Amino acid sequence: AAKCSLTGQWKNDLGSNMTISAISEKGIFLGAYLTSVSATNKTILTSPLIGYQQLNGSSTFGFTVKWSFTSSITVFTGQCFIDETGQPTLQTAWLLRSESGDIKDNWSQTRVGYNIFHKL
Ligand SMILES: CC(=O)N1C(=O)N[C@@H]2[C@H](CCCCC(=O)O)SC[C@@H]21
Repeated sequence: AAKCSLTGQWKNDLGSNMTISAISEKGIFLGAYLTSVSATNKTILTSPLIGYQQLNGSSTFGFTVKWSFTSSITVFTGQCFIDETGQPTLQTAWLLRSESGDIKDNWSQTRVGYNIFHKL
């Protein structure tokens, strides 16, 4: 598939939205993530993200979201594709790490999932 840039506004099927800035010459980007769902009952707020995209013609990336309304962190990794209909698509996998009050609960504090984003 043709490579595609992460810059711009994206949404996923959960209704979450993210905006990604210009990619620096080192492949670094910043952005903001507004999740539509949460594993907590906290009021959801926009959260900052930072990441890298490979620039050598490939479009693999990774980024971290530091949730502003709870003490968890999510890391995303994936690739940007132009799909068969010509639509830019982010195929991602993610890990959501929740903060554990007790090391005995550590085993249950990492959720994993997969998700596809399309350009808004
Ligand atoms: C793309 C995707 O699947 N997700 C999405 O858009 N929102 C949820 C999670 C939101 C976590 C909020 C903070 C918390 O509940 O601790 S990160 C993975 C998942």
